[in-house]
Amino acid sequence: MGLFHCVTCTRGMGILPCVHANPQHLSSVVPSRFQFSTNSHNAPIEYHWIDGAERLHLYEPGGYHPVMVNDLLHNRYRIVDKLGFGGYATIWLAQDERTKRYVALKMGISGPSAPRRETGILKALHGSSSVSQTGFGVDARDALPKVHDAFEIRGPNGTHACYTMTPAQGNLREASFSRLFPVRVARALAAKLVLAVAFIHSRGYVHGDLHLRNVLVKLPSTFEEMSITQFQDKFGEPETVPITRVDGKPHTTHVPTEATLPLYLGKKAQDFTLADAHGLMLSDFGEAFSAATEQRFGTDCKIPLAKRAPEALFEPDELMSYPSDIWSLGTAVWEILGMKFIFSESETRDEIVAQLIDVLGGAQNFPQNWRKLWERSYEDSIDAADTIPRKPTEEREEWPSLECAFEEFVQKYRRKLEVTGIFGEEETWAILELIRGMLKFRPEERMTIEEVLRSKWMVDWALPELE
Ligand SMILES: Nc1ncnc2c1ncn2[C@@H]1O[C@H](COP(=O)(O)OP(=O)(O)OP(=O)(O)O)[C@@H](O)[C@H]1O
Repeated sequence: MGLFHCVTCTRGMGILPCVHANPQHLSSVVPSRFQFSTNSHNAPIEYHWIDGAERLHLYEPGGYHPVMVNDLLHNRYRIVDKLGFGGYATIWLAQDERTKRYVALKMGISGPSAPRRETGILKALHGSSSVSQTGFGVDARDALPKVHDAFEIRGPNGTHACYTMTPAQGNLREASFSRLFPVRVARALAAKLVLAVAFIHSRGYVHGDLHLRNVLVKLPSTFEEMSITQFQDKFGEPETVPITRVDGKPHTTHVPTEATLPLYLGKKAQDFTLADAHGLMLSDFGEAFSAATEQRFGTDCKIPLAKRAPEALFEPDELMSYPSDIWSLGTAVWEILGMKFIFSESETRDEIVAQLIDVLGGAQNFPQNWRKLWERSYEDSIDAADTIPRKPTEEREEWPSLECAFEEFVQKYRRKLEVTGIFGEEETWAILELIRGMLKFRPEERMTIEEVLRSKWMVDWALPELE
């Protein structure tokens, strides 16, 4: 029996992600202005669905650039395979024909897309003065992607901002699919992620999109030594699927003839080592902003709902700042420890708010004005489908408390899979204390990143794993 005897759990939580051949970030990937590609008569073009590929209707003016394996971009980068995609970009593994080194090439949708902003922010962060201000003897800048080259590509869908960076193994969410990181690795990953965020905050930036799909792990240096043939012997040929139109008509130039499915270069969570954790890299600065000079409102927040700070839901017209990162970081740390979501991704807004209240003991802590908004009647909310959901707290099943969830959904699985190890009693209390501090409903009551760094769990368990 573990630390906590759960008598109140009425249902499971921490639903596993849906199974895709190549699971990608699907919940927030589609900018709302995209529906379908259009032909010359402006009728939508539909394509047959390809599991694991990006949304093909985004191959239209204003959207993705059509890229295929073997293409040579910018007279320099030979496309080897695909690494991933989001709503704003496709990411490719390419070989730099000048240096013979591998790079990850991020190519934005056309127009004012994320890569253009990202390169500016990343350069500012890397350019800032010599030592990390986070202390702990770690230069946290190495946990941020370094921009090697930035350029534009013009194509049938417009002009696309691109940049190259070091390729990584893939994101932590993919690594974790139904697996667990060994205890020491989980501590080190959490510590390195906190240090990366501390560095960004110390330089005046909010990341704005913290979740495990944006947390990558560097590849070992031996990767660089492989030729493309050796690479394909080890990881296989690129997996491509012909793209076909539902109406059977031929392709336009806006869309590639084949979709390339993303390749996961990484290992399974249980095979991660402390060296992997040292190589953690926080990526995707497309939503990042300077807290002092830029305004970002709750309504602008694009982070998946289950990771989104509650003020963005309940006070969408208020400015977001560092505390919203702390909330998302709290959910990410939880996920690293147990590889389960603390708040389930597959639920409605309504149900997610119910979870926040139950898991965090909202009866006392949930702000009264938010509760009023949340519990308003169905009639009141029907015209405001996209604002705060309706639903009274009574007459619903309750989600388990934080302590109970940790026992049921983190420790229990760790005990089952003995190889990964479990967290001891004292450490568990320290973890829960930290998570509670990071997940305070009110942003002004939430821990700052300095307080997170000084918390008992960070000082006694997590940071020492990085030494
Ligand atoms: N340097 C890299 N090395 C390996 N894979 C990468 C790299 N950068 C990104 N990826 C992969 O591509 C995916 C999408 O990248 P990214 O989040 O930067 O795209 P995006 O369009 O900005 O996403 P979003 O829709 O979340 O804004 C990541 O989750 C990761 O799996």
